[in-house]
Amino acid sequence: MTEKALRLGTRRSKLAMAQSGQVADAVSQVTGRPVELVEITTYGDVSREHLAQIGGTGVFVAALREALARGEVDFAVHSLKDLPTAQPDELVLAAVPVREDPRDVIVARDALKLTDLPRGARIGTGSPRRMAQLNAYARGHGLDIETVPIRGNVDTRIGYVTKGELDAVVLAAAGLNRIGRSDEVTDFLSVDTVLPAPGQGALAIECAADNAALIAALAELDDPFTRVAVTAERSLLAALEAGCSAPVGALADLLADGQIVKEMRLRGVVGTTDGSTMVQLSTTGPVPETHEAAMALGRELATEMLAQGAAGLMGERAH
Ligand SMILES: NCc1[nH]cc(CCC(=O)O)c1CC(=O)O
Repeated sequence: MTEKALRLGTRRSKLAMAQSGQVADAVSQVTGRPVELVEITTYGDVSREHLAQIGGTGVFVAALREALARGEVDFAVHSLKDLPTAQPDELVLAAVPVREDPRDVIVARDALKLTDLPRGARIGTGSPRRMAQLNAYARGHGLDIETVPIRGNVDTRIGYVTKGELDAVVLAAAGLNRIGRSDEVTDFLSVDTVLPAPGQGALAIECAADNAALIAALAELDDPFTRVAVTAERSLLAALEAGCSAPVGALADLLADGQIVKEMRLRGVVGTTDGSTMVQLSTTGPVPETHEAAMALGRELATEMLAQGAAGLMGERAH
């Protein structure tokens, strides 16, 4: 007798289908059950408005969560950076698998790197976080670039470059990796240049809080360090009271001495989209051993950033 398939709710985009397919295989392995993909269209997929204008937070996620809450699917896969920081009581993040490359990258014409771009080069990104940090970097390094607001899926965004409408676009390395297009990257941006979005490169597997059997099975796919790192990053974001379209970057990483993990560093940045004013801070300490300790680390860094004026830099929209 074959066991009943688990239903995985997913967005339809190429990226969502790729990452859901990868998670489906992993879940099938740990549960011994087949996994069936259930495609759900979200507001973020159909709206032509700029993401920052329609409010940002959660547009990609709401429809998936509704399908979960109604019991139409057993679990859902999200890009963690698209997930609002508020966790509904009836749902849990059952697993946060090992994070992929968290960096942002550039896909530019003629294999150009960021620092090779000619004067007046136009770089497309719909993300105030990327705009702010690229413009700040340009100011500090004598680069003359213009950030141009765009949105759309990966194909659309790379299309601006291949059609010659823009010199470069900014994308997440993880997304390109997952759809097998990392060979189109022309420059991997150091996280010292552009700090990624909180949770970037990580996935979240979410299911109903009362589904104890599935929660226990999915726990096998959880990576405790990725979990603690993204918890701290998202706590910082929440404490800054900023959504996923706010100009906030955050990254927690491990500082190791050889093989021995010593400490965790949490970095955060917020700035105006023109890059003229930035608040960038970091804190380093023992790797948090509990969810609450990871949350506290994010809150503490946020408090310091707010004391340096972070709140005043976040009111803006993409343009
Ligand atoms: N905002 C869209 C989005 N959400 C997740 C990813 C892929 C990377 C990831 O999983 O963090 C992307 C594309 C991008 O930013 O280039």
